[in-house]
Amino acid sequence: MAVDAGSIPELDQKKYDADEQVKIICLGDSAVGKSKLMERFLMDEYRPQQLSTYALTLYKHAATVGDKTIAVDFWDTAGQERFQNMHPSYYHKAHACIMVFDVQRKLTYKNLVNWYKELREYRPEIPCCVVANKIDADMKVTQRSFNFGKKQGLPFYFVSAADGTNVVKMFRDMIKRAVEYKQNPSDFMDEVMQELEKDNSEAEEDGLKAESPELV
Ligand SMILES: Nc1nc2c(ncn2[C@@H]2O[C@H](COP(=O)(O)OP(=O)(O)OP(=O)(O)O)[C@@H](O)[C@H]2O)c(=O)[nH]1
Ligand SMILES: [Mg+2]
Repeated sequence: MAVDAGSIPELDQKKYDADEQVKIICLGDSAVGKSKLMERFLMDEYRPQQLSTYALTLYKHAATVGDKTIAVDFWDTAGQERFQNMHPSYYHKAHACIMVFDVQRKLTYKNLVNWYKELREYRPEIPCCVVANKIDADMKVTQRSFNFGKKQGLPFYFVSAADGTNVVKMFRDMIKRAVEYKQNPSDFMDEVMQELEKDNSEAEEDGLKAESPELV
């Protein structure tokens, strides 16, 4: 379900029942199909009209990974015709990133390098993948190799939001990787945050005040 970024309280309730909550962001130029991919995954629907995302849309989704319920926040923002910096809050606390290009527009592939560079400035370690969208328009592209991301070991998916090819697989893989990352962050700041959260809840259990400022 799509909601405005200013959250609606009852939708947030889900996260309290969930075992884990993760945030997944989507990057890529305008019109590569970021929003259509999310619609395909979340609602199994695809309406071909072109409506560029305005500002930010937040999609809430409950996923099952193993025997756990995971509350997933998908963040979808407007890509731009030309690369422009994204607001830092978009990256803040993200656990995984889906980078999309359009197989019919070479420039959207070339621009991945800019998106990736910015992502790594904010989130050096989160799982990320490269997604080649719109393969329904030209199946032959699936025989070509797209090397961006290989060096960094990023998984690559050929997908189509229009006919659904590989969409569920890609999203499910990324949800799983986001959860794994959250449980074992390799990012130093994330580890610090997690330790602090743990200390706070242990202190609360011990009847200590959570806001106790001492860090031993
Ligand atoms: N043939 C084909 N067209 C697609 C596919 N996915 C998206 N499109 C079309 O591409 C256009 C842009 O799709 P969006 O999902 O709105 O693109 P976006 O990346 O969210 O764009 P911004 O919100 O502007 O950043 C729409 O007209 C879609 O119908 C696909 O898999 N195949
Ligand atoms: Mg969009």
